[in-house]
Amino acid sequence: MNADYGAPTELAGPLQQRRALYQPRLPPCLQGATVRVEYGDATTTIDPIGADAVAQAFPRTYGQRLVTFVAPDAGAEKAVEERPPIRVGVVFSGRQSPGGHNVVWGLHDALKAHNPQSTLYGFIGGTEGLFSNKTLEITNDVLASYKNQGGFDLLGRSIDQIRTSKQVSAAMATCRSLNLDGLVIVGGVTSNSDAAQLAETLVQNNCKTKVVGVPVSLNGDLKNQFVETTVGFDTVCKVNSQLISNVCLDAISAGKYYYFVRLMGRKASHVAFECALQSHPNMLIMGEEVALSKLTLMECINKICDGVQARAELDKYHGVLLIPEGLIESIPEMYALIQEISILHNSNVPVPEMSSKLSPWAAALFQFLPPFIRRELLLHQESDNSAQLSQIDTEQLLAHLVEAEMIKRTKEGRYKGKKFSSVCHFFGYQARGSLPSNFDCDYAYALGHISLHMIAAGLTGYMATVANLKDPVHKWRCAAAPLTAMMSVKRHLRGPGAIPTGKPAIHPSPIDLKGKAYELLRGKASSFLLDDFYRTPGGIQFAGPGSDAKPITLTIEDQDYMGDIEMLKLYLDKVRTIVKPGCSRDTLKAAISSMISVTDVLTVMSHPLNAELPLYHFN
Ligand SMILES: O=P(O)(O)OC[C@H]1O[C@](O)(CO)[C@@H](O)[C@@H]1O
Repeated sequence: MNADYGAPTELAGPLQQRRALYQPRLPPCLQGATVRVEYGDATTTIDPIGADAVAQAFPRTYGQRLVTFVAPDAGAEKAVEERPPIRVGVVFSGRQSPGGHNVVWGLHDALKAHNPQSTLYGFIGGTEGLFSNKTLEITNDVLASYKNQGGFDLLGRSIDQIRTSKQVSAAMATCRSLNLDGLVIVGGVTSNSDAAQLAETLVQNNCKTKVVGVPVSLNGDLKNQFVETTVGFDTVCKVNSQLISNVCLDAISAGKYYYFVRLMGRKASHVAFECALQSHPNMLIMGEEVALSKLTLMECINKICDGVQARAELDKYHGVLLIPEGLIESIPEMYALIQEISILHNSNVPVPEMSSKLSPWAAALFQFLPPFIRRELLLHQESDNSAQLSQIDTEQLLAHLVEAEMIKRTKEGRYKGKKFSSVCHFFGYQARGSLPSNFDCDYAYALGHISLHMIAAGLTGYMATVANLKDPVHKWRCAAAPLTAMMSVKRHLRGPGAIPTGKPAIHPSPIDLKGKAYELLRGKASSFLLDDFYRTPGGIQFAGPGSDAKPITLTIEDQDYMGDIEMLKLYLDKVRTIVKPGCSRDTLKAAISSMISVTDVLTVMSHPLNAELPLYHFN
């Protein structure tokens, strides 16, 4: 145990202290000390073509059954004497994400309710602590100042990897030496892929420790038919949306800068997408769209410049543009360059020699890029072999190239507006350590409970899951899904002839370009570009109206009207600023029709919510 770990409560601010008192809500099935475990169908994988490869790689843990947890029948709960104490370890394997502490808290509470003699060990310093058996016994006192708090500082984190045979053997040795019944691995796609591999290895080596994964990642990219969202995504999107909307109002006030805002989230654009729905910036350059249309870097630049030019025609010289950090890898020629660099890294080519070892076309592209981007592209890679996306200033690259293109258009007489000026931001680490929203507090605490019930039920190689998250907590459905069921195998060709290559893994899910949320955003793209319908969501609400708000992308896919509700609120907010209370319905209608399209007016007028807003009720 490391006595240095623990935040000093006497230094906590008032909100921090109040948040520590928030009691997360639990769905009914988790409110007792035990649950009834119901077994469903055996699973295959979400990737039918890769199923054989997954089955071969996971001979002992592939094909396990789905499991749901329900409240035990009245009087059917086992007495505490019949529930032997359990020994569990928990490790923060992935990157910090708001709500992570509540997984540990929920696990602790469920463990002690199961049998007060049970023990929970936290591994200090993440996976490094797991490998070197460095633990902190988690007690109520230890948890006190971390309940509902951001960060992962209760235990810390290190490399998000339990993969090499040395790492796996070290983890197994720790499980054996602590005589663990269960090991809970907290993280995103990479950590949960590693959890599956560790579970398989432990079974093959007759190690009794059950391995359970918990979906915690700000990226929101661990999403599939079993997992609706990850812990931390909601909070991070809310914090970033507030910052973006502040920047939007700053932009429109001075009318002189374009703000280029890059957002964390790795390869998939979920964070940027959700933030766009919450704050309505002028442009969002989504990696998934760029990859689908195979847009080159210069095509992306021209698209932005066309937007700048269209706004200049309306005498607007400001704007806000969102860029997911993974965009750089979605641009085909940049992806190919990054792949070449990755091969050089894997072949241990020293960094200073790399540029001379690139293929001729990659070398030409590399030389075209500004020096700061060249340096960033060569940084050592992440544990999944991708570039260090958080360290690549893509927003600065785009701003730099857009400026050059606008100067060129001016010289050629194609642009006659004022000079283009930009300011760049990276909203990443600022949001990652935020106090978690009520949703993330509740979700993480529930997942902690589920993890304990999974271990008690002897499940290994599973992920704790909750379904119906868009509904109130009392309607949440608690379950466990085999990690192998979420795996797929990368392949080179598309279609039936595709040959799976590479190791099975849980891969990040991209934005669904056929989904309702995307359809809504696309439908509003030209209005967002030109009309400056900025939306101000404000800071995270912890009490009162708004404190139960969920991510728009989580709720929208299930509610036909959600997009309209969002748009209606936006229009009404805007109208409120220009129409005096008590004005006639005709004035109100005229104001609205001057601001939005006829279709939008019809949508607004026919919307059921219209009847619920008496002040602005019009027909
Ligand atoms: O803390 P680090 O190692 O800089 O990690 C940054 C990465 O972690 C994440 O925040 C979460 O996966 C990514 O969005 C980002 O690229």
